[in-house]
Amino acid sequence: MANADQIKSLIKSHYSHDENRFDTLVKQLAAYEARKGNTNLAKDLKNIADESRKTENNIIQFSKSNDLIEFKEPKINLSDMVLNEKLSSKLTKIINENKNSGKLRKHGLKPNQTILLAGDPGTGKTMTASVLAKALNMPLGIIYTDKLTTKYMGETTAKLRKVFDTIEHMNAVYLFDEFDAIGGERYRDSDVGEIRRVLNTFLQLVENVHSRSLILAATNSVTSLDKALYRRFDDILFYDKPSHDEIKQLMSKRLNNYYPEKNYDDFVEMAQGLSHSEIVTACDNLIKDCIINDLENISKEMVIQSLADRQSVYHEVNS
Ligand SMILES: Nc1ncnc2c1ncn2[C@@H]1O[C@H](COP(=O)(O)OP(=O)(O)OP(=O)(O)O)[C@@H](O)[C@H]1O
Repeated sequence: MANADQIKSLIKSHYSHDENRFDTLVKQLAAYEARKGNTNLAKDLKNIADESRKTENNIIQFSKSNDLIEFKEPKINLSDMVLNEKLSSKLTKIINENKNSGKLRKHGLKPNQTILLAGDPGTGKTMTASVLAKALNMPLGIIYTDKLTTKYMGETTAKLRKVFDTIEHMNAVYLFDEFDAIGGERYRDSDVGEIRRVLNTFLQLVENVHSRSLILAATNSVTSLDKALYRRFDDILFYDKPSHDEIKQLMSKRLNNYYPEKNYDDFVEMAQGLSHSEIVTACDNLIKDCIINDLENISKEMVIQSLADRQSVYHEVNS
């Protein structure tokens, strides 16, 4: 049978939620029992581990979306994003910390798991959630925060508790989209009444999560958030519209071989003020034109026209 040290290590890895370590220990135990001639026990241990891994993979593949959380399979890599140096290194750090959560927990530390994502629409907040989920091999669960809120007393907090129950029991990266719906300061004293209680419930629940799940909250305006929120998150990531250099990177990544001239300097001014999403849309529109009209490639004039179109849409929407 397993010796005292093996049992203690297993228990420790269970309580520190270090599933990789737990998995390794079970395998070591099976090998140990096999060496001692307990082949049946060794086989049983191996089967249990294999079955559990299968179940975990199934959970990832088939995590059932419900009316509160929409589960998605994350498909985006960090290298797919165009990010400034600061954001890129912060994301790398979050990924590394969470990959090494077991190591950190052994030293009484925990990885940064609650992150506020703040910035203009279309600058990569949802994409970030997907990147983190993929890098950490977890499903992505999106919570549309405005859908949580109802006018009935107690109903929103009850829904929130349900969401956090899932967060606790199923490891995933959870994104509270449009977080202002419960975190916004403007609701503080308003008739929406319950919102304050909802926010307090959120703050309590978020502090009591012990799973490996990451909790992200996205907002378009960090200044509209209740100040109590800032210190409750482990980190805040700020998303800006793309810089000159990022505009060029975005366009070159997207247009790639469709634009053989490959010089994007002349477009920087024209794309200024547009979000990443709008620039990507301008590029995608060009590629679609190219495909539909059987064009060999995209001309400079076409790029200028497409960016001008996006600028006029942007001004229409924001005027
Ligand atoms: N940093 C980025 N790098 C590359 N592409 C980006 C980036 N940000 C946004 N995009 C493009 O824009 C699309 C929309 O981005 P995303 O949904 O992540 O924005 P968001 O910040 O979550 O917006 P919203 O606040 O409106 O929800 C992405 O699918 C991608 O095509």
